[in-house]
Amino acid sequence: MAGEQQNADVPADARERHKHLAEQVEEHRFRYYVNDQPAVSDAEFDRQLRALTELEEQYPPLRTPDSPTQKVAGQYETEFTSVQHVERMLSLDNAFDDEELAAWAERVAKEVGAPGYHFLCELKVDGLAVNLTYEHGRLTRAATRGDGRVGEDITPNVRTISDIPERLHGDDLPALVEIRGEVFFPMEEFEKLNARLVEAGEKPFANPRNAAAGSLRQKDPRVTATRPLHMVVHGIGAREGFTIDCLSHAYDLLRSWGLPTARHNKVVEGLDGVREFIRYYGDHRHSVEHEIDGVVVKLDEVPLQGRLGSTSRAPRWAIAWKYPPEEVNSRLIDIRVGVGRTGRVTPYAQVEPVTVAGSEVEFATLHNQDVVRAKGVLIGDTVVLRKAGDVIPEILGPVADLRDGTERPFTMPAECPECGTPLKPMKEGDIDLRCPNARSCPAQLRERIYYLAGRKCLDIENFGYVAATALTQPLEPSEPPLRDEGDLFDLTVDQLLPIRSYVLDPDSGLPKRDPKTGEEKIVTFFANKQGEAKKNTLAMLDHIEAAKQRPLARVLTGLSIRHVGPVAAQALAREFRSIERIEAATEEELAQTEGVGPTIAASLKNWFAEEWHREIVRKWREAGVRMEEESTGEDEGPRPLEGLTVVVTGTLEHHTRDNAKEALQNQGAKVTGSVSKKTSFVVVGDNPGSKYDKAMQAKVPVLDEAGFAVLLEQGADAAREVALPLPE
Ligand SMILES: NC(=O)c1ccc[n+]([C@@H]2O[C@H](COP(=O)([O-])OP(=O)(O)OC[C@H]3O[C@@H](n4cnc5c(N)ncnc54)[C@H](O)[C@@H]3O)[C@@H](O)[C@H]2O)c1
Ligand SMILES: [Zn+2]
Repeated sequence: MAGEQQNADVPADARERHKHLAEQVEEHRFRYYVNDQPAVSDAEFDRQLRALTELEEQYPPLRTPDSPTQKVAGQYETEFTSVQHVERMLSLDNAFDDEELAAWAERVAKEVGAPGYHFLCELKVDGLAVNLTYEHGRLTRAATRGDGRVGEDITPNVRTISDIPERLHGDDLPALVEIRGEVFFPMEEFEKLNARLVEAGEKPFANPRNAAAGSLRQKDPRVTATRPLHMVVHGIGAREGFTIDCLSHAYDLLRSWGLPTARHNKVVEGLDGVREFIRYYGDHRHSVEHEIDGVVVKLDEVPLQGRLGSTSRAPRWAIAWKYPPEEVNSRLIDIRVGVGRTGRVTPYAQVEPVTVAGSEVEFATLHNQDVVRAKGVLIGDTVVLRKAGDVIPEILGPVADLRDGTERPFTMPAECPECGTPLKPMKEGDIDLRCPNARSCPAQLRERIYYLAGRKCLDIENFGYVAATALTQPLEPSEPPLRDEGDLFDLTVDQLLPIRSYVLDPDSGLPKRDPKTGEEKIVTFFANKQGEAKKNTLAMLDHIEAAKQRPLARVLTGLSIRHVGPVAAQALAREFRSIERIEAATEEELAQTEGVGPTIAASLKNWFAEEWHREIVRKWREAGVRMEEESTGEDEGPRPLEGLTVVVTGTLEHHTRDNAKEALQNQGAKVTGSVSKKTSFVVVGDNPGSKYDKAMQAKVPVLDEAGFAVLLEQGADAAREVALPLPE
């Protein structure tokens, strides 16, 4: 009766909403855990679950034991045999902001009562939870989490994962131990898997997590064996025959048995240490070998964990801090092709605009027609879109289960979308197609001019994408002021004033529209309403004038010669000291230059063979553009790193690889790609890879980023002092 009484207090529309949300959440879970094909992103799922929780907070009678908020995932009928875990496998409560984290820490402090406890910070691995049962050191069973009590028996599949030992090594192995961890699928292998699946006419996976789950939950373990699955251990369940004081110590023990424990865990004393860990991995999220979606903070002392206990779905002694999601689902409206600076024609995806990682995304790169095919996406698909950090958004894969038959494959056009010239590969066997109309394809010219004015080249202020568009393909006048880059330095105010042009979106090359009227925006970019030059226009002309004095390497980079980026241009400028001498050099001479090589040498020769290219150089020279490196060999200033050979590897925080190289070369150091006995220093960033190990073997001094700064500022002797210690 009491229940009915309470139920009556819940308004009908809240009950209705609760029912609807609960059904949705259950359906999403089914798709996620059973089909490995979630229909919505994790962020959207979490939002629905949270809405449900909030509704239940408002109307507690709705929080019945069978509500999705009270359960771990769910138990479903599947093709696998059910197995019971000895100790329950729980989920985790989440903290989405600092307030929630602090509230959790406060509860812990209150329950524990005394100081002297520690927080164990771990990365939250984005994969699939598994439970491994070892009896007397032998793997006897492996299971999925299921509803936390009963999971699916996937023993034969798990036996195919090479990270997971069949037998533990060591003396004193316990009679029984349940090892909990996450199986994951490496991001860099993901594209290859989908390509293989598409090739075989099978459904591709939407993202690496689904690929991990789908690969592990195969009826035929031989299929699982072909998938590059890995595991990270992050917990212990039931155990017999040994006790543990701290979870962090237990991990050391598990590692000594041969289990793949995490490499990034850290024990800290207070909440500030936790915050630091969260901040650090927020910035270095992609330098870890697996995807992470957050940080798990645990009370390290096991007896104290017991004192805090668990709810029906999660331990009270742990909390998951979630990073902002990097994946969202959207609809792939179309696949278009864009034409780049060098004529390369690349397909890109147009999706329904969505917000991800803090910005609105409407376009994602697809590289080339083979990538489109390999990803297995069809126009009209619901797709998983990923935007990681500053990286260009990309499509991971389709949610193939949501197809209704109206989707259609992409075909690469045969002609340039901007000038109609038939596309062709640059050379036999190339995958990338190009528009061969380099000189007058409006798209190529626009992109080249934009690049030329940009940061890497002449760095001309007040000269952005709109200016590049207006100067190369105006609506009026019919003759554009720039037919190629040759006339850039001869532009006059009078030429600019009458120009009317579209405002193109740099990502897509499509005209931007007025949000109110929906019409394509047309601007007189250079003139004000009175038809006089805007202040910015005059400033732009001044900056163009000033740009004539840019160093040779920048001028050279701005010519958009294939393969001649800022680094090659530096090397060429240093070696030849003038455009004239570069043009006059033989292919062999060019190829012998440090940092140039045969590909670049051939490309330079091809470039100078074009009459209209030489014409650009001639016009620029006439306009007074600096075409020589002013200093000569004698007085080029100090080259304090002369004679050193340096290798740069891994990701540096404050330098791109290119500008680290440039900084070293400017001081006379030689920068090479591989470590040998002759290497003077190896500079390592995050994720250095094998070069780091090689450096250690060859006993070459290794510098971290701080050491690198010392090398640049104080020279080799000071840098040797701060090199990282070598192993004995
Ligand atoms: N997109 C969908 O339709 C859909 C449906 C269901 C669930 N999901 C997503 O799946 C997740 C499911 O939630 P959940 O209940 O598994 O909770 P959860 O993923 O938020 O947290 C619990 C899990 O985290 C894992 N984990 C990873 N690293 C860990 C570590 N270092 N220590 C301890 N545990 C670690 C464990 O497997 C544990 O079971 C959520 O991210 C949710 O968004 C998505
Ligand atoms: Zn073209």
